[in-house]
Amino acid sequence: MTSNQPTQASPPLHGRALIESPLDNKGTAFTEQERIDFGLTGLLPPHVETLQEQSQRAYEAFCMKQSEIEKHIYLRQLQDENETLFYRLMLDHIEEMMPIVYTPVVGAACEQFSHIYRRPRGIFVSYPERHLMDGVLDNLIEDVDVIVVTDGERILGLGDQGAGGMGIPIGKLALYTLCGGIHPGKTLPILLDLGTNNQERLDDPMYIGWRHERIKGKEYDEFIESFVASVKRRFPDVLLQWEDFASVDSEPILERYRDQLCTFNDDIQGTAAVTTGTILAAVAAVGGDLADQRIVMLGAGSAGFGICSQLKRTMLRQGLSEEQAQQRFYILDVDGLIHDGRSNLSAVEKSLAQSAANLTDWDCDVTGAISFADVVHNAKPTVLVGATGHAGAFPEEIIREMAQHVEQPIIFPLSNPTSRVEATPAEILEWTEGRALIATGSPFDPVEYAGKTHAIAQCNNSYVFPAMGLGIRASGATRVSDEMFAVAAIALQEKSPALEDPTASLLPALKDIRDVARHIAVAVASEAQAQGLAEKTSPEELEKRIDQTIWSPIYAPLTRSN
Ligand SMILES: NC(=O)C1=CN([C@@H]2O[C@H](COP(=O)(O)OP(=O)(O)OC[C@H]3O[C@@H](n4cnc5c(N)ncnc54)[C@H](OP(=O)(O)O)[C@@H]3O)[C@@H](O)[C@H]2O)C=CC1
Ligand SMILES: CC(=O)C(=O)O
Ligand SMILES: [Mg+2]
Repeated sequence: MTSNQPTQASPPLHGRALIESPLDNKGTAFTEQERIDFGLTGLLPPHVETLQEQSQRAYEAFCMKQSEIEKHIYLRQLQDENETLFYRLMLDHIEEMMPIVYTPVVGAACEQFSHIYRRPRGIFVSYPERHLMDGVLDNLIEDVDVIVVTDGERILGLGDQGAGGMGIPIGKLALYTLCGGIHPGKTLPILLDLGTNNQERLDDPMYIGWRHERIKGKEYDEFIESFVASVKRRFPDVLLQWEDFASVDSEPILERYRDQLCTFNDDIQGTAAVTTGTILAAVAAVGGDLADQRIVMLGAGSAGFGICSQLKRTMLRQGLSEEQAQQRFYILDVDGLIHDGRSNLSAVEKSLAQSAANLTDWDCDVTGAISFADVVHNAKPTVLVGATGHAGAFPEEIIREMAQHVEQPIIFPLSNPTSRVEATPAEILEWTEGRALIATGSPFDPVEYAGKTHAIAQCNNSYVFPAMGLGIRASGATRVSDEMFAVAAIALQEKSPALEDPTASLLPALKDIRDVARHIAVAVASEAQAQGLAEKTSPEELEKRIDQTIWSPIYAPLTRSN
Protein backbone atom coordinates (compact mmCIF):
# COMPACT_ATOMS: atom_id res chain seq x y z
CA MET A 1 0.00 0.00 0.00
CA THR A 2 1.59 3.29 -1.07
CA SER A 3 1.03 6.79 0.25
CA ASN A 4 -1.77 8.70 -1.43
CA GLN A 5 -0.16 12.08 -0.99
CA PRO A 6 0.27 14.24 -4.10
CA THR A 7 2.89 13.08 -6.54
CA GLN A 8 4.16 14.81 -9.60
CA ALA A 9 3.21 13.71 -13.11
CA SER A 10 5.64 11.21 -14.52
CA PRO A 11 7.39 12.34 -16.67
CA PRO A 12 6.90 15.81 -15.15
CA LEU A 13 5.02 18.33 -17.22
CA HIS A 14 6.70 21.53 -18.33
CA GLY A 15 5.81 25.16 -19.00
CA ARG A 16 2.22 25.99 -19.89
CA ALA A 17 1.23 22.29 -19.90
CA LEU A 18 2.16 22.13 -16.20
CA ILE A 19 0.09 25.21 -15.34
CA GLU A 20 -2.85 23.87 -17.30
CA SER A 21 -2.87 20.48 -15.58
CA PRO A 22 -5.30 20.89 -12.64
CA LEU A 23 -3.75 18.06 -10.63
CA ASP A 24 -0.22 19.44 -10.96
CA ASN A 25 -0.83 23.17 -11.11
CA LYS A 26 0.29 25.29 -8.15
CA GLY A 27 -0.26 28.68 -9.79
CA THR A 28 1.51 31.43 -7.87
CA ALA A 29 2.77 28.87 -5.35
CA PHE A 30 5.40 27.38 -7.69
CA THR A 31 8.70 28.12 -5.97
CA GLU A 32 11.45 30.13 -7.65
CA GLN A 33 13.47 26.97 -8.26
CA GLU A 34 10.46 25.14 -9.70
CA ARG A 35 9.81 28.06 -12.03
CA ILE A 36 13.40 27.79 -13.32
CA ASP A 37 13.41 23.99 -13.52
CA PHE A 38 10.04 23.64 -15.25
CA GLY A 39 10.05 26.50 -17.74
CA LEU A 40 7.59 28.67 -15.84
CA THR A 41 9.67 31.87 -15.58
CA GLY A 42 7.60 34.75 -16.89
CA LEU A 43 4.42 32.68 -17.09
CA LEU A 44 3.50 33.63 -13.51
CA PRO A 45 3.55 36.93 -11.59
CA PRO A 46 6.82 37.23 -9.62
CA HIS A 47 5.51 37.03 -6.04
CA VAL A 48 5.55 33.47 -4.72
CA GLU A 49 2.57 32.65 -2.49
CA THR A 50 1.60 29.95 -0.01
CA LEU A 51 -1.43 27.73 -0.51
CA GLN A 52 -3.08 29.51 2.42
CA GLU A 53 -2.59 32.91 0.77
CA GLN A 54 -4.04 31.55 -2.46
CA SER A 55 -7.00 30.20 -0.52
CA GLN A 56 -7.64 33.65 0.96
CA ARG A 57 -7.64 35.28 -2.48
CA ALA A 58 -9.91 32.58 -3.87
CA TYR A 59 -12.30 33.13 -0.95
CA GLU A 60 -12.42 36.87 -1.71
CA ALA A 61 -13.25 36.11 -5.33
CA PHE A 62 -15.91 33.59 -4.23
CA CYS A 63 -17.53 36.20 -1.97
CA MET A 64 -17.70 38.69 -4.84
CA LYS A 65 -20.05 36.39 -6.78
CA GLN A 66 -23.59 37.61 -6.41
CA SER A 67 -25.65 34.46 -6.93
CA GLU A 68 -25.33 30.86 -5.83
CA ILE A 69 -25.03 29.57 -9.38
CA GLU A 70 -22.19 32.07 -10.05
CA LYS A 71 -20.47 30.75 -6.92
CA HIS A 72 -20.93 27.20 -8.23
CA ILE A 73 -19.46 28.16 -11.61
CA TYR A 74 -16.53 29.85 -9.88
CA LEU A 75 -15.74 26.79 -7.73
CA ARG A 76 -16.09 24.38 -10.65
CA GLN A 77 -13.73 26.54 -12.68
CA LEU A 78 -11.22 26.57 -9.84
CA GLN A 79 -11.51 22.77 -9.62
CA ASP A 80 -10.66 22.56 -13.33
CA GLU A 81 -7.68 24.89 -12.90
CA ASN A 82 -6.07 23.85 -9.60
CA GLU A 83 -7.51 20.90 -7.68
CA THR A 84 -5.25 21.32 -4.66
CA LEU A 85 -6.36 24.91 -4.16
CA PHE A 86 -10.00 23.95 -4.80
CA TYR A 87 -9.96 21.32 -2.02
CA ARG A 88 -7.95 23.55 0.36
CA LEU A 89 -10.55 26.30 -0.10
CA MET A 90 -13.44 23.86 0.29
CA LEU A 91 -11.98 22.42 3.50
CA ASP A 92 -11.39 25.94 4.88
CA HIS A 93 -15.07 26.86 4.25
CA ILE A 94 -16.86 23.52 4.15
CA GLU A 95 -20.14 24.64 5.79
CA GLU A 96 -20.48 27.52 3.34
CA MET A 97 -19.23 25.80 0.21
CA MET A 98 -20.52 22.22 0.34
CA PRO A 99 -24.09 23.41 -0.42
CA ILE A 100 -22.72 25.24 -3.48
CA VAL A 101 -20.84 22.27 -4.93
CA TYR A 102 -23.45 19.73 -3.78
CA THR A 103 -27.14 19.91 -2.86
CA PRO A 104 -28.98 22.25 -3.24
CA VAL A 105 -27.06 24.32 -5.82
CA VAL A 106 -25.85 21.33 -7.83
CA GLY A 107 -29.54 20.82 -8.73
CA ALA A 108 -29.68 24.20 -10.48
CA ALA A 109 -26.29 23.44 -12.04
CA CYS A 110 -27.71 20.25 -13.59
CA GLU A 111 -30.78 22.12 -14.88
CA GLN A 112 -28.55 24.79 -16.43
CA PHE A 113 -25.67 22.45 -17.32
CA SER A 114 -25.81 23.17 -21.06
CA HIS A 115 -25.67 26.91 -20.40
CA ILE A 116 -22.87 26.99 -17.84
CA TYR A 117 -20.72 24.29 -19.50
CA ARG A 118 -17.04 25.31 -19.68
CA ARG A 119 -14.56 22.41 -19.84
CA PRO A 120 -14.86 18.67 -20.14
CA ARG A 121 -14.60 16.62 -16.94
CA GLY A 122 -15.26 12.89 -16.83
CA ILE A 123 -16.69 11.01 -19.78
CA PHE A 124 -19.96 10.94 -21.68
CA VAL A 125 -20.99 7.66 -23.29
CA SER A 126 -23.92 8.23 -25.62
CA TYR A 127 -26.22 5.62 -27.09
CA PRO A 128 -25.23 6.32 -30.72
CA GLU A 129 -21.56 5.81 -29.72
CA ARG A 130 -22.20 2.60 -27.78
CA HIS A 131 -19.96 0.56 -30.09
CA LEU A 132 -17.07 2.84 -29.00
CA MET A 133 -17.58 2.12 -25.27
CA ASP A 134 -14.37 0.08 -24.87
CA GLY A 135 -12.37 2.67 -26.78
CA VAL A 136 -13.69 5.52 -24.64
CA LEU A 137 -12.47 3.81 -21.47
CA ASP A 138 -9.20 2.73 -23.11
CA ASN A 139 -8.49 6.38 -23.92
CA LEU A 140 -8.17 7.04 -20.20
CA ILE A 141 -4.59 6.65 -19.15
CA GLU A 142 -5.13 7.23 -15.44
CA ASP A 143 -5.75 4.62 -12.76
CA VAL A 144 -9.27 5.01 -11.42
CA ASP A 145 -10.34 4.12 -7.88
CA VAL A 146 -13.95 5.33 -7.88
CA ILE A 147 -16.50 5.87 -10.66
CA VAL A 148 -19.84 7.60 -10.09
CA VAL A 149 -22.23 6.98 -12.99
CA THR A 150 -25.70 8.30 -13.77
CA ASP A 151 -28.04 8.18 -16.73
CA GLY A 152 -29.52 11.51 -15.61
CA GLU A 153 -33.11 10.26 -15.36
CA ARG A 154 -33.88 11.05 -11.67
CA ILE A 155 -31.62 13.93 -10.70
CA LEU A 156 -32.34 14.71 -7.02
CA GLY A 157 -36.08 15.47 -6.95
CA LEU A 158 -35.78 17.36 -10.25
CA GLY A 159 -36.52 14.46 -12.57
CA ASP A 160 -34.98 13.84 -15.98
CA GLN A 161 -32.10 16.20 -16.76
CA GLY A 162 -30.55 14.15 -19.58
CA ALA A 163 -26.87 14.93 -20.10
CA GLY A 164 -27.13 17.78 -17.55
CA GLY A 165 -27.21 15.04 -14.93
CA MET A 166 -23.40 15.00 -15.24
CA GLY A 167 -23.36 17.65 -12.50
CA ILE A 168 -24.22 14.92 -9.99
CA PRO A 169 -21.27 12.51 -10.57
CA ILE A 170 -18.94 15.51 -10.62
CA GLY A 171 -20.38 16.82 -7.33
CA LYS A 172 -20.46 13.39 -5.65
CA LEU A 173 -16.85 12.69 -6.60
CA ALA A 174 -15.77 16.10 -5.26
CA LEU A 175 -17.24 14.89 -1.94
CA TYR A 176 -15.33 11.59 -2.21
CA THR A 177 -12.17 13.70 -2.07
CA LEU A 178 -13.38 16.44 0.26
CA CYS A 179 -14.93 14.17 2.88
CA GLY A 180 -13.35 10.76 2.23
CA GLY A 181 -9.86 11.79 1.11
CA ILE A 182 -9.97 9.84 -2.17
CA HIS A 183 -7.25 11.12 -4.51
CA PRO A 184 -8.97 13.49 -6.98
CA GLY A 185 -6.92 12.11 -9.86
CA LYS A 186 -8.39 8.66 -9.23
CA THR A 187 -12.04 9.61 -9.57
CA LEU A 188 -14.07 9.38 -12.75
CA PRO A 189 -17.54 10.87 -13.34
CA ILE A 190 -19.54 9.15 -16.11
CA LEU A 191 -22.76 10.20 -17.79
CA LEU A 192 -24.56 7.55 -19.80
CA ASP A 193 -26.51 9.54 -22.38
CA LEU A 194 -29.50 7.46 -23.39
CA GLY A 195 -31.55 10.50 -24.42
CA THR A 196 -34.05 12.48 -22.37
CA ASN A 197 -37.80 12.77 -22.08
CA ASN A 198 -37.48 16.30 -20.72
CA GLN A 199 -39.08 18.38 -23.49
CA GLU A 200 -37.57 21.62 -22.18
CA ARG A 201 -34.09 20.16 -22.62
CA LEU A 202 -34.90 18.73 -26.06
CA ASP A 203 -36.24 22.12 -27.20
CA ASP A 204 -33.23 24.03 -25.84
CA PRO A 205 -30.90 24.99 -28.74
CA MET A 206 -27.98 24.93 -26.24
CA TYR A 207 -28.67 21.37 -25.02
CA ILE A 208 -25.35 19.47 -25.05
CA GLY A 209 -26.80 15.95 -24.90
CA TRP A 210 -28.16 13.50 -27.45
CA ARG A 211 -31.50 14.90 -28.69
CA HIS A 212 -33.60 11.81 -28.60
CA GLU A 213 -36.30 10.33 -26.43
CA ARG A 214 -34.97 7.93 -23.81
CA ILE A 215 -33.92 4.46 -24.87
CA LYS A 216 -35.64 1.91 -22.63
CA GLY A 217 -36.34 -1.83 -22.36
CA LYS A 218 -34.06 -4.39 -23.96
CA GLU A 219 -31.85 -1.78 -25.66
CA TYR A 220 -31.33 -0.01 -22.31
CA ASP A 221 -30.42 -3.26 -20.55
CA GLU A 222 -27.96 -4.19 -23.30
CA PHE A 223 -26.33 -0.77 -23.09
CA ILE A 224 -25.89 -1.10 -19.31
CA GLU A 225 -24.57 -4.64 -19.76
CA SER A 226 -21.90 -3.52 -22.22
CA PHE A 227 -21.02 -0.55 -19.98
CA VAL A 228 -20.44 -2.85 -17.00
CA ALA A 229 -18.44 -5.26 -19.18
CA SER A 230 -16.21 -2.38 -20.34
CA VAL A 231 -15.70 -1.14 -16.78
CA LYS A 232 -14.84 -4.64 -15.54
CA ARG A 233 -12.35 -5.12 -18.35
CA ARG A 234 -10.63 -1.72 -18.09
CA PHE A 235 -10.86 -1.15 -14.30
CA PRO A 236 -11.34 -4.58 -12.68
CA ASP A 237 -10.81 -3.27 -9.13
CA VAL A 238 -12.78 -0.03 -9.36
CA LEU A 239 -15.60 0.94 -6.99
CA LEU A 240 -18.63 1.72 -9.20
CA GLN A 241 -21.37 3.86 -7.65
CA TRP A 242 -24.77 4.09 -9.36
CA GLU A 243 -26.45 7.43 -8.79
CA ASP A 244 -29.81 8.99 -9.58
CA PHE A 245 -31.33 6.32 -11.82
CA ALA A 246 -35.11 6.02 -12.06
CA SER A 247 -36.48 3.54 -9.54
CA VAL A 248 -37.54 1.09 -12.29
CA ASP A 249 -33.86 0.71 -13.17
CA SER A 250 -31.98 1.26 -9.90
CA GLU A 251 -33.04 -1.90 -8.04
CA PRO A 252 -32.71 -4.31 -11.05
CA ILE A 253 -29.27 -2.91 -11.92
CA LEU A 254 -28.08 -3.30 -8.33
CA GLU A 255 -29.36 -6.87 -8.10
CA ARG A 256 -27.87 -7.82 -11.48
CA TYR A 257 -24.36 -6.50 -10.81
CA ARG A 258 -23.75 -6.47 -7.06
CA ASP A 259 -22.08 -9.88 -7.16
CA GLN A 260 -20.16 -9.19 -10.36
CA LEU A 261 -18.00 -6.26 -9.27
CA CYS A 262 -17.37 -3.85 -6.39
CA THR A 263 -20.51 -1.76 -6.71
CA PHE A 264 -23.41 -0.16 -4.87
CA ASN A 265 -26.37 2.12 -5.43
CA ASP A 266 -26.06 5.26 -3.35
CA ASP A 267 -29.74 6.26 -3.43
CA ILE A 268 -30.74 2.84 -2.13
CA GLN A 269 -27.86 1.80 0.13
CA GLY A 270 -26.01 5.03 1.01
CA THR A 271 -29.27 6.77 1.89
CA ALA A 272 -30.35 3.75 3.90
CA ALA A 273 -27.19 3.82 6.00
CA VAL A 274 -27.24 7.55 6.75
CA THR A 275 -30.95 7.48 7.57
CA THR A 276 -30.66 4.39 9.76
CA GLY A 277 -27.74 5.98 11.63
CA THR A 278 -29.68 9.24 12.09
CA ILE A 279 -32.87 7.48 13.21
CA LEU A 280 -30.85 5.42 15.69
CA ALA A 281 -29.39 8.67 17.05
CA ALA A 282 -32.86 10.27 17.26
CA VAL A 283 -34.36 7.23 19.00
CA ALA A 284 -31.49 7.24 21.51
CA ALA A 285 -32.00 10.98 22.07
CA VAL A 286 -35.68 10.46 22.97
CA GLY A 287 -34.79 7.46 25.11
CA GLY A 288 -36.41 4.69 23.07
CA ASP A 289 -35.56 1.56 21.09
CA LEU A 290 -35.69 1.14 17.34
CA ALA A 291 -37.69 -2.06 17.79
CA ASP A 292 -40.56 -0.08 19.37
CA GLN A 293 -40.91 2.52 16.63
CA ARG A 294 -43.83 2.77 14.20
CA ILE A 295 -42.34 4.09 10.98
CA VAL A 296 -44.25 5.82 8.19
CA MET A 297 -42.35 6.23 4.92
CA LEU A 298 -43.85 8.56 2.33
CA GLY A 299 -42.37 7.70 -1.09
CA ALA A 300 -41.77 4.13 -2.18
CA GLY A 301 -38.83 4.53 -4.55
CA SER A 302 -35.11 3.84 -4.35
CA ALA A 303 -34.57 5.83 -1.16
CA GLY A 304 -37.81 4.81 0.61
CA PHE A 305 -37.35 1.07 0.11
CA GLY A 306 -33.60 1.26 0.71
CA ILE A 307 -34.16 2.95 4.07
CA CYS A 308 -36.92 0.59 5.21
CA SER A 309 -35.00 -2.52 4.15
CA GLN A 310 -31.96 -1.39 6.14
CA LEU A 311 -34.05 -0.48 9.19
CA LYS A 312 -35.75 -3.87 9.00
CA ARG A 313 -32.39 -5.67 8.86
CA THR A 314 -31.31 -3.67 11.92
CA MET A 315 -34.47 -4.70 13.78
CA LEU A 316 -33.89 -8.35 12.88
CA ARG A 317 -30.37 -8.11 14.30
CA GLN A 318 -31.88 -6.64 17.46
CA GLY A 319 -33.97 -9.77 17.88
CA LEU A 320 -37.33 -9.03 16.24
CA SER A 321 -38.84 -11.78 14.12
CA GLU A 322 -39.34 -11.21 10.39
CA GLU A 323 -43.05 -10.68 10.93
CA GLN A 324 -42.64 -8.39 13.94
CA ALA A 325 -40.15 -6.23 12.05
CA GLN A 326 -42.30 -6.03 8.92
CA GLN A 327 -45.28 -4.76 10.92
CA ARG A 328 -43.27 -1.73 12.13
CA PHE A 329 -43.48 -0.17 8.62
CA TYR A 330 -46.21 1.80 6.87
CA ILE A 331 -44.92 2.63 3.40
CA LEU A 332 -46.95 4.78 1.01
CA ASP A 333 -46.63 5.23 -2.72
CA VAL A 334 -48.85 7.47 -4.84
CA ASP A 335 -51.64 4.88 -4.47
CA GLY A 336 -51.55 4.99 -0.68
CA LEU A 337 -50.47 2.43 1.92
CA ILE A 338 -48.66 -0.63 0.61
CA HIS A 339 -50.28 -3.68 2.23
CA ASP A 340 -50.44 -7.34 1.35
CA GLY A 341 -54.05 -7.01 0.20
CA ARG A 342 -52.85 -4.99 -2.81
CA SER A 343 -52.23 -6.82 -6.08
CA ASN A 344 -49.07 -6.85 -8.21
CA LEU A 345 -46.63 -6.10 -5.40
CA SER A 346 -42.95 -6.50 -6.29
CA ALA A 347 -40.65 -8.68 -4.16
CA VAL A 348 -39.32 -5.69 -2.18
CA GLU A 349 -42.87 -4.34 -1.69
CA LYS A 350 -44.00 -7.74 -0.39
CA SER A 351 -41.08 -7.84 2.05
CA LEU A 352 -42.18 -4.56 3.62
CA ALA A 353 -45.94 -4.57 3.07
CA GLN A 354 -48.15 -3.98 6.07
CA SER A 355 -50.51 -6.84 6.85
CA ALA A 356 -54.08 -6.10 5.69
CA ALA A 357 -55.26 -8.15 8.70
CA ASN A 358 -53.85 -5.42 10.97
CA LEU A 359 -56.00 -2.75 9.33
CA THR A 360 -59.46 -4.18 10.00
CA ASP A 361 -60.05 -2.07 13.11
CA TRP A 362 -58.75 1.13 11.50
CA ASP A 363 -60.96 4.18 11.68
CA CYS A 364 -61.22 4.59 7.86
CA ASP A 365 -62.32 2.76 4.73
CA VAL A 366 -59.61 0.14 4.12
CA THR A 367 -61.21 -1.42 1.05
CA GLY A 368 -59.66 1.12 -1.35
CA ALA A 369 -56.56 3.32 -1.36
CA ILE A 370 -55.52 4.20 2.21
CA SER A 371 -54.35 7.80 2.36
CA PHE A 372 -51.38 9.37 4.17
CA ALA A 373 -53.80 11.11 6.55
CA ASP A 374 -55.56 7.82 7.37
CA VAL A 375 -52.24 6.05 7.96
CA VAL A 376 -50.96 8.72 10.35
CA HIS A 377 -54.32 8.89 12.14
CA ASN A 378 -54.47 5.13 12.70
CA ALA A 379 -50.84 3.97 12.91
CA LYS A 380 -49.81 6.85 15.21
CA PRO A 381 -46.22 6.83 13.93
CA THR A 382 -43.26 7.79 16.05
CA VAL A 383 -41.06 8.26 12.97
CA LEU A 384 -42.03 9.89 9.66
CA VAL A 385 -39.66 9.96 6.69
CA GLY A 386 -40.27 11.63 3.32
CA ALA A 387 -38.50 10.57 0.13
CA THR A 388 -40.98 11.72 -2.50
CA GLY A 389 -39.21 14.52 -4.35
CA HIS A 390 -42.42 16.50 -3.82
CA ALA A 391 -42.42 19.87 -2.02
CA GLY A 392 -45.15 20.18 0.58
CA ALA A 393 -45.91 16.46 0.70
CA PHE A 394 -46.13 16.74 4.52
CA PRO A 395 -49.29 18.86 5.06
CA GLU A 396 -49.80 20.81 8.28
CA GLU A 397 -52.84 18.84 9.46
CA ILE A 398 -51.02 15.51 9.12
CA ILE A 399 -47.97 16.70 11.04
CA ARG A 400 -50.25 18.17 13.74
CA GLU A 401 -52.09 14.84 13.93
CA MET A 402 -48.80 12.95 14.32
CA ALA A 403 -47.70 15.32 17.10
CA GLN A 404 -50.93 14.63 19.05
CA HIS A 405 -49.89 11.02 19.62
CA VAL A 406 -46.18 11.26 20.33
CA GLU A 407 -44.21 13.50 22.68
CA GLN A 408 -41.15 13.87 20.48
CA PRO A 409 -41.98 13.01 16.86
CA ILE A 410 -39.01 12.12 14.65
CA ILE A 411 -39.62 13.74 11.27
CA PHE A 412 -37.19 13.57 8.34
CA PRO A 413 -38.18 15.32 5.10
CA LEU A 414 -35.30 13.97 3.02
CA SER A 415 -36.05 15.15 -0.51
CA ASN A 416 -33.52 17.25 -2.39
CA PRO A 417 -32.88 19.91 -3.39
CA THR A 418 -34.28 22.43 -0.90
CA SER A 419 -37.13 23.33 -3.27
CA ARG A 420 -38.42 19.74 -3.00
CA VAL A 421 -38.47 19.42 0.81
CA GLU A 422 -41.69 17.78 2.10
CA ALA A 423 -42.01 20.48 4.80
CA THR A 424 -39.45 22.97 6.06
CA PRO A 425 -37.96 22.57 9.54
CA ALA A 426 -39.54 25.90 10.57
CA GLU A 427 -42.98 24.60 9.54
CA ILE A 428 -42.49 21.28 11.32
CA LEU A 429 -41.36 22.97 14.53
CA GLU A 430 -44.33 25.35 14.37
CA TRP A 431 -46.81 22.48 13.81
CA THR A 432 -45.30 20.34 16.59
CA GLU A 433 -44.85 23.20 19.12
CA GLY A 434 -41.08 22.75 18.90
CA ARG A 435 -41.17 19.07 19.93
CA ALA A 436 -39.98 17.39 16.70
CA LEU A 437 -36.51 15.99 16.07
CA ILE A 438 -35.75 16.93 12.48
CA ALA A 439 -33.26 15.96 9.81
CA THR A 440 -33.42 17.08 6.17
CA GLY A 441 -31.74 16.00 2.93
CA SER A 442 -30.46 19.47 2.01
CA PRO A 443 -28.90 21.86 4.52
CA PHE A 444 -31.08 24.19 6.62
CA ASP A 445 -30.01 26.88 9.06
CA PRO A 446 -30.87 26.35 12.75
CA VAL A 447 -34.45 27.37 13.59
CA GLU A 448 -35.51 29.53 16.55
CA TYR A 449 -38.76 28.41 18.14
CA ALA A 450 -40.13 29.76 21.43
CA GLY A 451 -36.72 31.08 22.45
CA LYS A 452 -34.91 27.83 21.72
CA THR A 453 -32.49 27.17 18.86
CA HIS A 454 -32.98 23.87 17.02
CA ALA A 455 -30.04 22.49 15.02
CA ILE A 456 -31.20 20.74 11.84
CA ALA A 457 -29.11 17.71 10.89
CA GLN A 458 -28.46 17.14 7.20
CA CYS A 459 -29.36 13.48 6.75
CA ASN A 460 -27.70 13.06 3.39
CA ASN A 461 -25.85 10.08 1.99
CA SER A 462 -22.78 12.34 1.78
CA TYR A 463 -22.07 11.25 5.38
CA VAL A 464 -21.67 7.70 4.14
CA PHE A 465 -20.59 7.20 0.51
CA PRO A 466 -17.19 8.98 0.78
CA ALA A 467 -16.43 6.90 3.89
CA MET A 468 -17.50 3.71 2.10
CA GLY A 469 -15.08 4.63 -0.69
CA LEU A 470 -12.26 5.19 1.78
CA GLY A 471 -12.88 1.92 3.63
CA ILE A 472 -13.27 -0.07 0.42
CA ARG A 473 -10.23 1.34 -1.36
CA ALA A 474 -7.97 1.12 1.71
CA SER A 475 -8.95 -2.49 2.48
CA GLY A 476 -9.09 -3.60 -1.14
CA ALA A 477 -12.61 -4.97 -0.63
CA THR A 478 -13.86 -6.72 -3.73
CA ARG A 479 -17.61 -6.44 -3.10
CA VAL A 480 -19.95 -4.11 -1.19
CA SER A 481 -22.32 -5.90 1.18
CA ASP A 482 -25.43 -4.73 3.04
CA GLU A 483 -23.59 -5.53 6.28
CA MET A 484 -20.91 -2.98 5.35
CA PHE A 485 -23.68 -0.36 5.16
CA ALA A 486 -25.15 -1.63 8.44
CA VAL A 487 -21.88 -1.04 10.29
CA ALA A 488 -21.54 2.34 8.58
CA ALA A 489 -24.90 3.33 10.06
CA ILE A 490 -23.84 2.28 13.56
CA ALA A 491 -20.47 4.03 13.23
CA LEU A 492 -22.24 7.21 12.15
CA GLN A 493 -24.62 7.01 15.07
CA GLU A 494 -21.64 6.67 17.43
CA LYS A 495 -20.52 10.13 16.30
CA SER A 496 -23.91 11.80 16.88
CA PRO A 497 -23.61 14.88 19.12
CA ALA A 498 -27.16 14.10 20.33
CA LEU A 499 -25.81 11.07 22.26
CA GLU A 500 -24.09 13.52 24.62
CA ASP A 501 -26.66 16.29 24.50
CA PRO A 502 -30.23 15.37 23.38
CA THR A 503 -30.80 18.98 22.23
CA ALA A 504 -27.77 18.97 19.92
CA SER A 505 -27.81 18.14 16.19
CA LEU A 506 -28.43 14.48 15.37
CA LEU A 507 -25.39 14.42 13.09
CA PRO A 508 -21.84 15.74 13.45
CA ALA A 509 -20.89 19.13 12.02
CA LEU A 510 -19.48 19.21 8.50
CA LYS A 511 -16.21 20.60 9.84
CA ASP A 512 -15.66 17.17 11.44
CA ILE A 513 -16.64 15.19 8.35
CA ARG A 514 -13.15 13.86 7.55
CA ASP A 515 -12.81 12.43 11.08
CA VAL A 516 -16.29 10.95 10.88
CA ALA A 517 -15.52 9.44 7.47
CA ARG A 518 -12.34 7.86 8.83
CA HIS A 519 -14.28 6.37 11.77
CA ILE A 520 -16.90 4.91 9.40
CA ALA A 521 -14.22 3.69 7.00
CA VAL A 522 -12.50 1.68 9.76
CA ALA A 523 -15.81 -0.02 10.60
CA VAL A 524 -16.63 -0.72 6.93
CA ALA A 525 -13.17 -2.09 6.15
CA SER A 526 -13.17 -4.29 9.27
CA GLU A 527 -16.55 -5.69 8.26
CA ALA A 528 -15.27 -6.39 4.73
CA GLN A 529 -12.38 -8.31 6.30
CA ALA A 530 -14.71 -10.19 8.66
CA GLN A 531 -16.87 -11.25 5.72
CA GLY A 532 -13.87 -12.42 3.70
CA LEU A 533 -14.37 -9.63 1.16
CA ALA A 534 -10.96 -8.11 1.88
CA GLU A 535 -7.54 -9.43 2.87
CA LYS A 536 -7.33 -9.89 6.66
CA THR A 537 -4.87 -7.61 8.47
CA SER A 538 -4.30 -6.52 12.04
CA PRO A 539 -6.50 -3.58 13.15
CA GLU A 540 -3.36 -1.41 13.36
CA GLU A 541 -2.34 -2.28 9.81
CA LEU A 542 -5.87 -1.54 8.58
CA GLU A 543 -5.87 1.92 10.19
CA LYS A 544 -2.44 2.57 8.72
CA ARG A 545 -3.73 1.69 5.25
CA ILE A 546 -6.70 3.99 5.73
CA ASP A 547 -4.45 6.88 6.76
CA GLN A 548 -2.16 6.24 3.81
CA THR A 549 -5.13 6.29 1.44
CA ILE A 550 -6.32 9.72 2.60
CA TRP A 551 -5.27 12.46 0.20
CA SER A 552 -4.89 15.96 1.58
CA PRO A 553 -4.66 19.22 -0.37
CA ILE A 554 -1.00 20.15 -0.02
CA TYR A 555 1.55 20.93 -2.71
CA ALA A 556 4.24 18.30 -3.22
CA PRO A 557 7.70 19.66 -4.03
CA LEU A 558 8.47 19.22 -7.74
CA THR A 559 11.84 17.73 -8.56
CA ARG A 560 13.55 17.38 -11.91
CA SER A 561 14.02 13.77 -13.01
CA ASN A 562 17.58 13.24 -14.21
N1 LIG B 1 -31.21 12.83 1.76
C1 LIG B 1 -30.63 11.95 0.97
O1 LIG B 1 -29.49 11.51 1.21
C2 LIG B 1 -31.34 11.45 -0.24
C3 LIG B 1 -32.49 12.04 -0.67
N2 LIG B 1 -33.13 11.57 -1.77
C4 LIG B 1 -34.28 12.33 -2.26
O2 LIG B 1 -35.44 11.54 -2.12
C5 LIG B 1 -36.32 11.84 -3.19
C6 LIG B 1 -36.75 10.52 -3.83
O3 LIG B 1 -35.62 9.85 -4.34
P1 LIG B 1 -35.76 8.37 -4.90
O4 LIG B 1 -36.38 7.48 -3.91
O5 LIG B 1 -34.46 7.96 -5.45
O6 LIG B 1 -36.79 8.64 -6.09
P2 LIG B 1 -37.80 7.62 -6.73
O7 LIG B 1 -38.31 8.27 -7.95
O8 LIG B 1 -37.16 6.29 -6.83
O9 LIG B 1 -38.96 7.51 -5.63
C7 LIG B 1 -39.84 8.52 -5.26
C8 LIG B 1 -41.16 7.85 -5.04
O10 LIG B 1 -42.02 8.71 -4.33
C9 LIG B 1 -43.30 8.59 -4.91
N3 LIG B 1 -44.09 9.76 -4.58
C10 LIG B 1 -44.05 10.99 -5.09
N4 LIG B 1 -44.90 11.80 -4.47
C11 LIG B 1 -45.53 11.06 -3.54
C12 LIG B 1 -46.53 11.32 -2.59
N5 LIG B 1 -47.07 12.54 -2.46
N6 LIG B 1 -46.94 10.31 -1.80
C13 LIG B 1 -46.40 9.10 -1.91
N7 LIG B 1 -45.44 8.79 -2.79
C14 LIG B 1 -45.01 9.76 -3.60
C15 LIG B 1 -43.00 8.45 -6.38
O11 LIG B 1 -44.07 7.92 -7.09
P3 LIG B 1 -44.21 8.24 -8.68
O12 LIG B 1 -42.97 7.70 -9.31
O13 LIG B 1 -45.46 7.52 -9.06
O14 LIG B 1 -44.30 9.74 -8.78
C16 LIG B 1 -41.81 7.50 -6.35
O15 LIG B 1 -42.18 6.17 -6.31
C17 LIG B 1 -35.58 12.77 -4.13
O16 LIG B 1 -36.00 14.10 -3.90
C18 LIG B 1 -34.15 12.64 -3.73
O17 LIG B 1 -33.42 13.84 -3.90
C19 LIG B 1 -32.70 10.45 -2.44
C20 LIG B 1 -31.56 9.83 -2.06
C21 LIG B 1 -30.76 10.33 -0.95
C1 LIG C 1 -28.55 12.90 -2.01
C2 LIG C 1 -28.92 12.12 -3.16
O1 LIG C 1 -28.24 11.18 -3.53
C3 LIG C 1 -30.12 12.45 -3.87
O2 LIG C 1 -30.85 13.34 -3.46
O3 LIG C 1 -30.37 11.80 -4.89
MG1 LIG D 1 -28.73 10.52 -5.47
